[in-house]
Amino acid sequence: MQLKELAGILPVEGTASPDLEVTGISSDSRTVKTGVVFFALAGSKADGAAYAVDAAKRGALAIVAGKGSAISGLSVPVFSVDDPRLALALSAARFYGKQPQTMVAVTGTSGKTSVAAFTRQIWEQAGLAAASIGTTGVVAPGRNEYGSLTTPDPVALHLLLKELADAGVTHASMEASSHGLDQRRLDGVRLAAGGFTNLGRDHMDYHPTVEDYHRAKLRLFDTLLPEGAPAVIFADDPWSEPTVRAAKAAGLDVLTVGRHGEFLRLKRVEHERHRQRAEVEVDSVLHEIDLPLAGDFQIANALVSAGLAISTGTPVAKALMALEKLKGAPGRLDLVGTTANGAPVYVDYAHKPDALENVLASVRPFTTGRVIVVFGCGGDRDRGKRPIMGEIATRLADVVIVTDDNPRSEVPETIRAAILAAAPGAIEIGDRRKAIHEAVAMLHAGDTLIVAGKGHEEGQTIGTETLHFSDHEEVRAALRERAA
Ligand SMILES: CC(=O)N[C@H]1[C@@H](OP(=O)(O)OP(=O)(O)OC[C@H]2O[C@@H](n3ccc(=O)[nH]c3=O)[C@H](O)[C@@H]2O)O[C@H](CO)[C@@H](O)[C@@H]1O[C@H](C)C(=O)N[C@@H](C)C(=O)N[C@H](CCC(=O)O)C(=O)O
Ligand SMILES: Nc1ncnc2c1ncn2[C@@H]1O[C@H](COP(=O)(O)OP(=O)(O)OP(=O)(O)O)[C@@H](O)[C@H]1O
Ligand SMILES: N[C@H](CCC[C@H](N)C(=O)O)C(=O)O
Ligand SMILES: [Mg+2]
Repeated sequence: MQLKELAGILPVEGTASPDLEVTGISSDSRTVKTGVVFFALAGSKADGAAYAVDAAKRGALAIVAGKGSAISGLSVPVFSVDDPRLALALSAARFYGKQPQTMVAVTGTSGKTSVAAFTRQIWEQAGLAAASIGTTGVVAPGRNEYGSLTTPDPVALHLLLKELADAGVTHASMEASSHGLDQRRLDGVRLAAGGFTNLGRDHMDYHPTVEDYHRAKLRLFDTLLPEGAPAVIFADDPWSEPTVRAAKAAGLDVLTVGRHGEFLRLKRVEHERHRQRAEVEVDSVLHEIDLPLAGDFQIANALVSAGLAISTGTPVAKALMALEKLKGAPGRLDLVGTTANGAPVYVDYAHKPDALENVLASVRPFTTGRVIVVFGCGGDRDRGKRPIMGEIATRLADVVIVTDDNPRSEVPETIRAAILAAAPGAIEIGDRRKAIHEAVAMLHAGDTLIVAGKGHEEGQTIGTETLHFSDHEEVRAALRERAA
């Protein structure tokens, strides 16, 4: 691509050499090579402008920076723009060019990974070449890769979308995190539809208020989706109403799902331990669905997913039938094993208050004995959620074991103490392995154990080191040990 092809995004008009070949797009000077356009972003830790000289030395073709940034004295052109992150996302989209034809994005505090995975599965069952992109990585035909961010940065994202499109993927679902939306990571994606699950407390270390957090999520509806596009909104959340209002104001085709839903109306649910039967009304026709997943919240996720698939062209009957074969996303109320006396052990990714509340409430009706929970909180993340989660665990579980999650740079004892302050009677076992083993050893017939917080994760970050750690592996080892 030539530099002049970035016209409309960058003020390239009047550039000395508009025909120069752009070989790449980057916001990290360390990856710049000859011909790359470098975007200097003001970040949370560093200011990219400080690396402009470095980028130029490495062969950058041009530098893009925010208006008023103090970059001067470079021999390469410097373009000033109002919003460098937006310019980065649009440039990456134009540079890589191709995207799967039908792309949908889902936002919300909880359920994004599940909805992205379910939507892909519905499409797969409808015979389409489909992919999903999110916290657990990328899943596509012949591809299953672990990822690090929920919403990848725009350069990685558009390279990925091009690869998927080149490989014949026509449908892709992706998670839109509030960081991703706020940082314009999705602005270059051609979205056909958007989904909303719910809103609760999260990322209060990044967003000053919950309203600010909601506003970031609303960018999906009021800025990114084209007018008239379907917005599939879960109707039974306290934040459903303001989300519906914003989507309507943006001229979207609002489709609500859930008990209060008008598009897919949930009429009745019958829960069993590992599955649930739901009656869903669509266009005055009642459909019986046998959902092979545990947890009330999975019905919400399944309905949002079906709504996204239906609104982008999958026939209603096909989409609803596909729900009967859904597989849960890894580490989401994932039944890892059962003790000889029949007590189930689940691994779940609940690492925020609402998720923990939902997951503990979901298993209660099927637990004749005690609900036991093992959990902690990650370091270098929202500190305010720690006592809230301590209170929830104490209220909803019979035995609470407070352990370490990913302490990162924080002192693990301090994190545990903040949870324990609101969890009288809880047992403290810092070593996560030991905590899991002791919890499994405690299980009597009728009990249920939930190991929460890390879900699919395969490492534990202590300080700057990430050591291999898997809740799944530890649960299996503890179950074997108990059986021996
Ligand atoms: C707080 C945050 O979101 N940070 C993201 C942000 O980084 P930043 O812009 O703040 O980076 P910075 O370190 O301050 O550096 C500023 C700029 O200088 C550049 N730089 C820096 C050093 C150098 O030598 N040369 C250079 O050019 C950097 O590349 C960057 O462009 O933009 C980067 C590129 O898109 C992201 O990789 C990075 O995510 C970090 C790794 C992160 O941990 N993010 C988490 C919090 C996150 O985004 N999570 C969400 C939600 C998770 C969920 O709940 O589901 C997600 O979508 O994953
Ligand atoms: N619709 C929902 N409502 C409430 N809680 C949910 C819902 N869906 C999932 N959860 C809970 O949240 C956890 C994370 O689910 P999931 O990974 O699908 O959400 P997410 O939005 O992608 O989360 P993250 O932002 O952490 O990636 C689950 O393990 C479960 O405990
Ligand atoms: N995407 C989230 C995941 C948190 C998972 C939890 N295990 C923790 O480490 O806090 C984050 O990075 O904040
Ligand atoms: Mg996720």
